[in-house]
Amino acid sequence: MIKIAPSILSANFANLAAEIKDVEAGGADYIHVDVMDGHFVPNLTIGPLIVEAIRPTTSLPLDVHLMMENPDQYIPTFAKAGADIITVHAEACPHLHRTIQLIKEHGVKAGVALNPATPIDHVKHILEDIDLVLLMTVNPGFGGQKFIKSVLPKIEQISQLIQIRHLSIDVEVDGGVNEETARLCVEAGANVLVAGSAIYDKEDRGAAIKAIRSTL
Ligand SMILES: O=C(CO)[C@@H](O)[C@H](O)COP(=O)(O)O
Ligand SMILES: [Fe+2]
Repeated sequence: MIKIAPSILSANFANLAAEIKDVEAGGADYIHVDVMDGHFVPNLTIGPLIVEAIRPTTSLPLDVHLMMENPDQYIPTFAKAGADIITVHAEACPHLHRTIQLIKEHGVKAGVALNPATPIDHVKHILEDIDLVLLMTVNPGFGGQKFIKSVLPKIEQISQLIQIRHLSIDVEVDGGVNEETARLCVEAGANVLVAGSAIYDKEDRGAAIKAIRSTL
């Protein structure tokens, strides 16, 4: 089963509750929430107060993608705010194993994200401890960027490793995923597709989700 996770980064922030309900009715599986700190990435977006505010608007899991330095400082707050999955960047975590344990201590699923230029070696030794690997298919920081095709072999590598070790870990891809690129990701082994502009820039979000699914 392929899951689709619309990223609310491309939603209308003045109308978030309705924007979330719209994709939930349209067949979304997760709500992807992009947290950016202006340091790890050159953009500032959502904090825990917004996560707390949107929590009651949907029954879908909140998939919180932390693009921030020192995430340990905020993991308890995001967990209390209602995150179901918290994903941290390997590049921002000098003590990645400790950070993962911290996420799990709060009863939240733990994910690790890798930038396009970061090799899968950075997660190889902690695969047994996590629930999700997120492979960035753009450089993090903004919605609406072009899919970086050279990440596809990394999706294949991590999916093979997960299979060989008989693990059940989600392989999520994020950035530039649309009707043209979704299939390439799934063929390489991804099973969770984040899509921001490909869904929220369309008037009919349900049709946009269906259009992506129809290509798979
Ligand atoms: O994490 C990020 C960007 O850093 C994403 O989740 C974007 O929000 C995806 O947007 P599109 O590339 O699908 O427009
Ligand atoms: Fe994201």
